[in-house]
Amino acid sequence: MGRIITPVRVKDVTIGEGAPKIIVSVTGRTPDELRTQVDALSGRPVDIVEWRVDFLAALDDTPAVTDQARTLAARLGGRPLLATCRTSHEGGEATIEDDAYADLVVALAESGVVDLVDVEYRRDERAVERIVAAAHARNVAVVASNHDFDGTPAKEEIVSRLRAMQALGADICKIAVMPRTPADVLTLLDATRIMHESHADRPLITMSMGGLGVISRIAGQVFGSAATFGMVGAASAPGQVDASELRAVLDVLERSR
Ligand SMILES: O=C1C[C@@](O)(C(=O)O)C[C@@H](O)[C@@H]1O
Repeated sequence: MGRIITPVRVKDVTIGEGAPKIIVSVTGRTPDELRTQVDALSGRPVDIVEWRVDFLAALDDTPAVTDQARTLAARLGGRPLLATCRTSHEGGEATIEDDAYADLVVALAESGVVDLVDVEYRRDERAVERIVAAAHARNVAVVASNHDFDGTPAKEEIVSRLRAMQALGADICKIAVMPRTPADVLTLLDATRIMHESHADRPLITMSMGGLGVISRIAGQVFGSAATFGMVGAASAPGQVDASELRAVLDVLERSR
């Protein structure tokens, strides 16, 4: 059950239709590390590659960042590229003012080689609006995001954050929260179900992080999550499962639906 979802198509991948998509992050701090990580994805079940731009040493050199995006995109063998600058407010490496954050994400959206950009919807409202407008002007999909590494908010709060992302014009709404108890994992899953069944008209990506939350990464599609973050080598968040193992479990669940 669920409302009509407008799927998001990036290159050959349609998010929000069919089996959940696997996103794997690359987190290299140098061009060499990034190249090694991207090459390790070859032949692995990875639908979309997330570049965690915040791990890069020199974030203030925008042309160098967009050059790196170009180099990466060329090595992905046609897979879509999601560019994410995760700030320290949400568990990332980047300590960056909201204006500089918007400048960087807009430059990535306008680079012509990025298919999706992540936007932390709680950054300054004008910065967020600027990113959404620039991305959409270039046909780049916007993944609005929110992270809670300290705990799991109430169900109503999770739904309200996802609805706020939708209202901002995101194409995909994503939330990652940290469980302390099994009940917290159920809270995230039920919030996903409620959002999917009653409010969402676009794809959601939700996860409960850490070891307790792994069930949400492999079974999220049952409740309305359209994609899941897996890993090849290094994880970019606690609880990520190896992409090949993830694909096998996702396929079992998908076949039985
Ligand atoms: O937003 C997310 C989800 C994530 O935090 C996870 O829990 O898998 C991993 C991040 O790299 C990504 O940007």
